[in-house]
Amino acid sequence: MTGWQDWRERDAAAWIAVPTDGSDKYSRGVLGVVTGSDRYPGAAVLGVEGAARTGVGMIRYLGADRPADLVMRKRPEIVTAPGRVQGWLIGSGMDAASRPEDDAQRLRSALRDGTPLVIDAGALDLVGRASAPVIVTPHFRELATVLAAAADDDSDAVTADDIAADAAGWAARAADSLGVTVLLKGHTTYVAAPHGPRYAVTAGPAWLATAGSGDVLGGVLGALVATHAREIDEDGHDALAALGATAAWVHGRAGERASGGGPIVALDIAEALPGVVRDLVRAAG
Ligand SMILES: NC(=O)C1=CN([C@@H]2O[C@H](COP(=O)(O)OP(=O)(O)OC[C@H]3O[C@@H](n4cnc5c(N)ncnc54)[C@H](OP(=O)(O)O)[C@@H]3O)[C@@H](O)[C@H]2O)[C@@H](O)CC1
Ligand SMILES: Nc1ncnc2c1ncn2[C@@H]1O[C@H](COP(=O)(O)OP(=O)(O)O)[C@@H](O)[C@H]1O
Repeated sequence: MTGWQDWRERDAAAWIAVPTDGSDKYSRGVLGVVTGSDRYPGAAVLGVEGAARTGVGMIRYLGADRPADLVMRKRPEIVTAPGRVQGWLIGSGMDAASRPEDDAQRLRSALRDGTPLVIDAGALDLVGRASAPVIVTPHFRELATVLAAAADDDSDAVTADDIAADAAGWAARAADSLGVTVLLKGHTTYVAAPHGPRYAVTAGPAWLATAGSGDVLGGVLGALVATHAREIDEDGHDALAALGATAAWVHGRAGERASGGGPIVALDIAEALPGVVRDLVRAAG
């Protein structure tokens, strides 16, 4: 496998935004979140928790009522009033095949906002509709679905098994053909910018293969994107790829820290995030 750089602690340490004496919640960065549904309300809680524990000035949760209630019960710090944001996380815990009109409207607003987006799970069908740079976070089946939708005809279709057999290659091909940065999840997570950098991240134990783990990763990445608006503005997909690799590294290490060799649930990963970020800040200092 050539052209792939292993993403390590020192690389990740350069992509943590540390607040200064002059910071306030807005200057640190605000993340807008449209995730969760009646069917999967927990994904909204997990993504918000991942973002909050990674560090961000504020989170505006702007999804449906049921997930919003659960998000607020878990974390009263979250704001449900609309307003300006520096990045979006959309799609975790949503289902493109059964999207209520209210959700379609919420997603359209985010896509037209002009700020960078993390697009996950049930919003991946909207990948071509964004007015700002996008990073997508599919697993193998989700990437197969996205590529099938973009293919000219059925003979071009790629299956999840094809992707599993050559995850690095498909991450790179998808980034180049879709024009978005692709973070393809797995034991090794591959992050590819369109015709740009390629990073491989192997940072966490297989215990991370648990329901909701990817929803937490979406939150980690959302927080990193919202706190690096200037870098994304200047370097576009190069910055998004570095942020994606950092998110996968931080998520993997949080899984390792939470696990200690035993089983974990997704919220354990979120709860281990501040310690991982603290160690990275120390490593950078
Ligand atoms: N707490 C929450 O709110 C959580 C919410 N989540 C949210 O859920 C949404 C859907 O995401 P996903 O990745 O689970 O769905 P998807 O890509 O459609 O895959 C379905 C495929 O799996 C297969 N399959 C199913 N059961 C199987 C079995 N027992 N053994 C083997 N295979 C089995 C099934 O195969 P089939 O049964 O059809 O043969 C089909 O191919 C997404 O929005 C995500 O964010 C999750 O993050 C979890 C926590
Ligand atoms: N075998 C594994 N080893 C390490 N990490 C894994 C493994 N399998 C999955 N993961 C990680 O766990 C997360 C699973 O995400 P995802 O498939 O979206 O699950 P969910 O939809 O339940 O949240 C990803 O971050 C992925 O990289």
